[in-house]
Amino acid sequence: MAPKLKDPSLLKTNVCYVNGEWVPARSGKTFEVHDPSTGALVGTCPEFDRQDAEGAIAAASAAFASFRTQTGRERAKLLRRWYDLTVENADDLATLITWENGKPLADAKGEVTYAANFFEWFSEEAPRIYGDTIPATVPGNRVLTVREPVGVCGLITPWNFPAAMITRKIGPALAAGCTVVCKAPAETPLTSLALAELAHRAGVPKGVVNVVTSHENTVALGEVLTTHPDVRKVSFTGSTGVGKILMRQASSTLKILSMELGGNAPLIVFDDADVDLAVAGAVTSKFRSSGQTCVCANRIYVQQGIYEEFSQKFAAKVREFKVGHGFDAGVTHGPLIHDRAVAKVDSHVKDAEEKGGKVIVGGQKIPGLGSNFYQPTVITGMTKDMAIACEETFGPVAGLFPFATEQEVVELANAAEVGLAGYFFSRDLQRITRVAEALEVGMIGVNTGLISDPAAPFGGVKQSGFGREGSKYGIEEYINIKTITFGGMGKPLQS
Ligand SMILES: NC(=O)c1ccc[n+]([C@@H]2O[C@H](COP(=O)([O-])OP(=O)(O)OC[C@H]3O[C@@H](n4cnc5c(N)ncnc54)[C@H](O)[C@@H]3O)[C@@H](O)[C@H]2O)c1
Ligand SMILES: O=CCCC(=O)O
Repeated sequence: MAPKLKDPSLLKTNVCYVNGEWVPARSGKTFEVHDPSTGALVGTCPEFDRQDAEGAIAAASAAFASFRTQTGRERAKLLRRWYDLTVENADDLATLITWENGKPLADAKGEVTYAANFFEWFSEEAPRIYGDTIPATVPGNRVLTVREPVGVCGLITPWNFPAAMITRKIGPALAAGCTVVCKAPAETPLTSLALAELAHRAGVPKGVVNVVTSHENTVALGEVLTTHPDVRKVSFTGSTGVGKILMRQASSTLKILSMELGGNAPLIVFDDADVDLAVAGAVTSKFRSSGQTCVCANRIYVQQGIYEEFSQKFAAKVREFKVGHGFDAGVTHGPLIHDRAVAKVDSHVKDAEEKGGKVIVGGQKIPGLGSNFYQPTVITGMTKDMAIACEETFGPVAGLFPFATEQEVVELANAAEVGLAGYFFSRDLQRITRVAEALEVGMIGVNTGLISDPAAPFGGVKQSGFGREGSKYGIEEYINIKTITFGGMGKPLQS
């Protein structure tokens, strides 16, 4: 049975939000969105094409001329109203997230809070975009800077956090005075459209926020957003492979870029760690959203002295999970997003088994629940030649790698081409400092498996991309510094 929304008008099917209006695709074409738990139809959304996308860019361009002149305080009030409406409609937004993404309802509610907090955070940043006065080297000159919005921004986001990945971009963009065209993910567009409806109710001026959807035309829309001369910035969250394509395309008009890309997070447990704390942290980090977050631990390195104890305790916790439909009471872990994700997870498990790994929990699909379900899995005896060692699994598989020394494990951790998050557990302050400084990642959790916080800068190094979201730095991605030099200013006072 289809879930019910308290406010059914938040379910926007067959229309996108452009220039303050709800519009279908010019062609009238639509694509289907399916519940990953049951395969049932959730709704249909417009298949926007190039011309539709250009229309959204034109709307954002026209709106920029006046939106940029609003004061920071006015933009703060808009974001605050959008925040309040997001909180007021949290139950419905969470229902939409669970329906189209599959994550358990409690996790979906947590995501709505996380998502709303980016509106709140950036509403507080909007009135505080200060410039500088700079002592000039040229006599008689006076130099000051103003910080201006970069212009129209193209935003492209993934399905794994249908609300939070969008608000983490739109919040700072609007706070800075930019206007946006957001390309919602084909798997989870309905949450994005519900957020657009709340923007409308909050009084966001027409054209400032545009949300477009596509499935088959996604590559074409990506090309339009990355090459159109009126788009000044592209912010992308998704895989490293797609990030590279978008970066190449965006070079044609030298757009400003933010790239929040894939991870392959190491999680290290040293033998001086509090083992129970490490088990809890590793379980949280590894299995959040069934392993489908970019900061999920992907390689769990455990020092030899505690390997056995850690493995047993970790496996016991994983056996307590209840996998099922996100709306069902007591379910702790939902399905994967689609069959391609299941196939990848299964291939990583098989690869580890073939190379000598031992599956001590799970290791199988769960066809009885549905085609997208996979058992939470724990594998011991992992080695560095296995796929999980070098590739993001993005699923509920914990591979436990034994190691001997600090130097060895830091080298293993840093062997990845990507560097988004890393975690380690230790009680030795000197080791904590050494290892935190040595790991080549953008974010580190020390004695915790959960690092996401709107107040903390989020982003990676190496092939995990560049730029930071959230925090006091997030708004910088949407701002240009303009230098204004006044000449002939150093004249003596007139007598
Ligand atoms: N660093 C971060 O903050 C972060 C956050 C979430 C997910 N991710 C990464 O995202 C990946 C999982 O998401 P995914 O599989 O949906 O990634 P993906 O790169 O396939 O897709 C992400 C988004 O890009 C769109 N897209 C795909 N190809 C495109 C193209 N050629 N032009 C324009 N848009 C295109 C998709 O429709 C989707 O909206 C993982 O690698 C994960 O680590 C990173
Ligand atoms: O999947 C990536 C984002 C996860 C997060 O913000 O915690």
